[in-house]
Amino acid sequence: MIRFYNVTKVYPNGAKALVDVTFTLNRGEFVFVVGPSGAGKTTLAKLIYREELPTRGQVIFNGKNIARLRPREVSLLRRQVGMVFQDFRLLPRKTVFENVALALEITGQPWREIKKRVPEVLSRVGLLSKANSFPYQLSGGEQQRVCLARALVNRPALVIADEPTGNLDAENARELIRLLLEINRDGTTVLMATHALDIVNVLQKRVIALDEGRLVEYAMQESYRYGT
Ligand SMILES: Nc1ncnc2c1ncn2[C@@H]1O[C@H](COP(=O)(O)OP(=O)(O)OP(=O)(O)O)[C@@H](O)[C@H]1O
Repeated sequence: MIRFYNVTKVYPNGAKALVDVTFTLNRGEFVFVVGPSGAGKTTLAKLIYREELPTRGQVIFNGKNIARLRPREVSLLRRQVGMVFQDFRLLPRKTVFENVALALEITGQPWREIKKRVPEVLSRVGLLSKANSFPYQLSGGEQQRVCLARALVNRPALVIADEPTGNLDAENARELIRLLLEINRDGTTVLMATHALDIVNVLQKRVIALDEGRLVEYAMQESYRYGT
């Protein structure tokens, strides 16, 4: 589904975020991206979403070099990718329903489809009863589940979760991971960047480990620790 070929990303200020990174992410996989702060995890996510372009090398999504996509194809790519962020990024003056609905409005879905799909996806993350609440009325765990609902409502082929449990307590983190695993079992590919090595070690999924922008490991590990 996604291939990185010798991808290097240097930001305009000279910061080398990724150096010669090559890997393949297959459809249906659940893969962790780990590495210390500044290792390049967020940059990797941004390159897939085409928020940034590689300085060298190629990012291939479903057989296409994403640097060469036309604007219409970029919208199609983004519709296939759902993003979940550490800081939720919900609109504070919109209700839970409206926050999720917006993702469908942007892709031009008709109102009857929005009316059907938003409650479906809210129910999936256990938040149907909060549809008319505003983000400030929700706990951190609930806000993150709204963010997940927003990522899922366009039925993406891939969900990228960038440090999604970073602001959650242990119980809410477990619930979010449970949901991501469920989504993955239903066929959605999941790429999750995280510092939470305890979660990584329990789940025994493939791990892309970055260190100062370099890919240092791409394997399923018994037990993963930084610096080994
Ligand atoms: N927009 C930018 N402009 C310049 N440098 C950047 C930019 N974004 C990231 N960097 C630099 O690129 C490197 C990788 O950053 P990135 O955010 O990808 O790391 P990360 O692994 O996600 O870190 P964290 O775990 O702290 O979120 C860092 O040295 C960072 O300072």
